[in-house]
Amino acid sequence: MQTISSIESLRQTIRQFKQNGQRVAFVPTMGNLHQGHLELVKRAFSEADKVVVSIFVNPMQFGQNEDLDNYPRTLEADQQALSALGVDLLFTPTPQIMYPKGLDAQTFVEVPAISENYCGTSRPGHFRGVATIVNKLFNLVQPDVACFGEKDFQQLQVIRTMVEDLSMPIKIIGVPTVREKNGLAKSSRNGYLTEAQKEQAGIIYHCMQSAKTQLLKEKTSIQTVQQQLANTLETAGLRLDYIAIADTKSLQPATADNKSWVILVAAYMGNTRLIDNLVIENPNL
Ligand SMILES: Nc1ncnc2c1ncn2[C@@H]1O[C@H](COP(=O)(O)OP(=O)(O)OP(=O)(O)O)[C@@H](O)[C@H]1O
Ligand SMILES: CC(C)(CO)[C@@H](O)C(=O)[O-]
Ligand code: BAL
Repeated sequence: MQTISSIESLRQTIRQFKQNGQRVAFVPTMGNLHQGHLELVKRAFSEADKVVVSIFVNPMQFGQNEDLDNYPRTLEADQQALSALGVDLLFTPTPQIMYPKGLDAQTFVEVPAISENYCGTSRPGHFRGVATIVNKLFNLVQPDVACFGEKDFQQLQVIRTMVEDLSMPIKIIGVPTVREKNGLAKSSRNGYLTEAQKEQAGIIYHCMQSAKTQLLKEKTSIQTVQQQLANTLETAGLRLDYIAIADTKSLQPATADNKSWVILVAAYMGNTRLIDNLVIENPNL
């Protein structure tokens, strides 16, 4: 596996792939790789001839009081894991390479409506940072296909919307969330949790499943289910950021005529902010 940091070398290698008529699949990440990331890579291989992964802890998507400096950086282990899977090219730019003029002088991409609520409200500017860096990476890698995790559900919809609105010739694939045995969604930030907190945090998934059962079998109203979910999580020691049940496409509040809904949860376990979601097909449509 080739590891490249410069834009010039990246472009050169991508040109070679394209000249050979090879399809390129791309998996953007922030590193500290776990099984969730590796599933994205495996899916990428099923879609293309060459797989490119990027590792870049993108300063533009972090708020001022967030964990940019402490974000786990484990390049050597990441390289080993990607190389073992047969990844063709790993792109590891520095902030200076991606933002030579600094963040303030940078043109940005905004995907307003879908970015508005949930993580967009709690993390102002976050999705602008995500859309801008993913746009830049897409311009550099020119993938035919790109894989993103469903764990970051709103992010996935932001990217889908950007690709559609800006007519980018890229197929976006959402990959199901990989979980720990107790249901906790795998995430690099789980490394901030103690073993006891990890055990406790499994409740998020189990509560979302109960909420799904209530909605489908017991026909409890969306509002009541949402309230009960909030109460249970708070009783279990989580501090809620938001809980919502929304239309999967628009992310607007769920209504009876949506084809499918998504339960969206963001909650703090100690100082660690966890997000998760569960999609529910509307049985009446
Ligand atoms: N458990 C998971 N299952 C499937 N995909 C995942 C999982 N966790 C992360 N991903 C996906 O991997 C890609 C890179 O995510 P990122 O590097 O931010 O990892 P992360 O574990 O989500 O980290 P963080 O804790 O910072 O949110 C994203 O598309 C993300 O949705
Ligand atoms: C898509 C992404 C790599 C952009 O920095 C990041 O938001 C992530 O890892 O989910
Ligand atoms: N996985 C989403 C990246 C972030 O939280 O900044």
